[in-house]
Amino acid sequence: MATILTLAGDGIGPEIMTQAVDVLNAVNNKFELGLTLESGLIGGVAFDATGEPLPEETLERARAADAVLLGAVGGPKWDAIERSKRPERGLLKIRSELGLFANLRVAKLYPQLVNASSIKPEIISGLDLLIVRELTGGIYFGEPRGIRTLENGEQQGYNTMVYSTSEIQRIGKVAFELAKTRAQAAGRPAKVCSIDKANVLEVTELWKQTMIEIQQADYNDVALSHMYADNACMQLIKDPKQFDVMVTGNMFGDILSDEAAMLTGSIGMLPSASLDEAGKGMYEPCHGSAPDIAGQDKANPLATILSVAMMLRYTFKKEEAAQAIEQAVSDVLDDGLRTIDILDRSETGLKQVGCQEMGQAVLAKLVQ
Ligand SMILES: NC(=O)c1ccc[n+]([C@@H]2O[C@H](COP(=O)([O-])OP(=O)(O)OC[C@H]3O[C@@H](n4cnc5c(N)ncnc54)[C@H](O)[C@@H]3O)[C@@H](O)[C@H]2O)c1
Ligand SMILES: CC(C)[C@H](C(=O)O)[C@@H](O)C(=O)O
Ligand SMILES: [Mg+2]
Repeated sequence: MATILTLAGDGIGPEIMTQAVDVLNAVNNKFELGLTLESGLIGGVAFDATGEPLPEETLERARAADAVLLGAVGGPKWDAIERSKRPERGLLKIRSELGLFANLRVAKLYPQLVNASSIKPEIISGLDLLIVRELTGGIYFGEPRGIRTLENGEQQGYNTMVYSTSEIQRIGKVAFELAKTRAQAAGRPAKVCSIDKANVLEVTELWKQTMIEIQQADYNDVALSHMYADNACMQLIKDPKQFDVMVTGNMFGDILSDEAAMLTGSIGMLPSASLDEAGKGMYEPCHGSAPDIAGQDKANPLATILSVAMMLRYTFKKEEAAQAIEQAVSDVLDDGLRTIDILDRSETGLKQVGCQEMGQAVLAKLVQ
């Protein structure tokens, strides 16, 4: 019997998690997956209850679980507390402690949403790209870091961007392997675009060089290209379909994935998987706790529900159940249901719904 630890977190976290858990329970029953669900605390709610954004108990239960499903953490309530206790530090710590170095962020446009994006339909139609973001290294974790006072009394903030060859190699391999799998499924050649700032930053010069070495040694069948991060931001808007798999470091991946989300209509559509070397994972939407809409039943739960599908695919190898969820999402979009973030007001026949109604509609498709 496998166990999933759910960590709803802050802001819209509990609302989207309620819907995702309902969907997970439904597929669990339908496909007789034998999954047991537990819940725990992370983020601001954990800090309020225990004084820590990642209580030791949560970490231990996450280690013991087969997979973790996370909502979102953070919010203005905790912005002024001591840096090491902030909700976001809890998230970084669980990623690091569980060794979740490979973050897969899928930007797939559901055809029903082609007019929900502000980008022209011909530019995004058929879009399906994967950002492979290194998640436990780079500037997010590099030392030294902090805010210090200089001799002249001025303050100075500093962080360090570091990557070692082995860290680059292991994320590179994940990207090349996934590019091959995706190419095989689609019946076309495999390609990876590595994103760096090798023109300016030594750390990404090593990144680029290491990607070239991996490709030459083991992945001659995958076309490797390189792009500077600033150009990649621009190319994602200009011609996103030129990309299949993009591989990049922690910070560039964070930025590029929010940008890519808007090609799919909304950040509320972007799921993610964060995997360790054995394929164990934590699954979460790419968006945050959305304090501006929290508690108003406005959040789009689909990114979290689609993260459940990724969990079934990557950790539990239950492809049929994963596809059933993705189909149910597609079906509710076919029915014209839209949370406000994906509502195109110029389109007729659509129905604006809240978080709960959207989640329950997906559930209804699964159990019918
Ligand atoms: N993985 C995470 O837990 C995570 C990710 C990003 C940000 N955060 C945290 O969340 C807090 C808010 O950050 P932010 O405002 O920069 O980013 P955010 O992603 O929370 O929100 C950005 C915008 O997107 C909207 N949005 C986000 N998710 C949505 C959804 N499911 N449906 C509809 N609209 C949605 C919000 O309403 C807001 O307008 C901060 O504390 C930040 O650190 C957490
Ligand atoms: C909340 C924050 C630590 C996190 C990140 O920067 O990784 C978030 O933006 C994300 O994309 O998951
Ligand atoms: Mg982010």
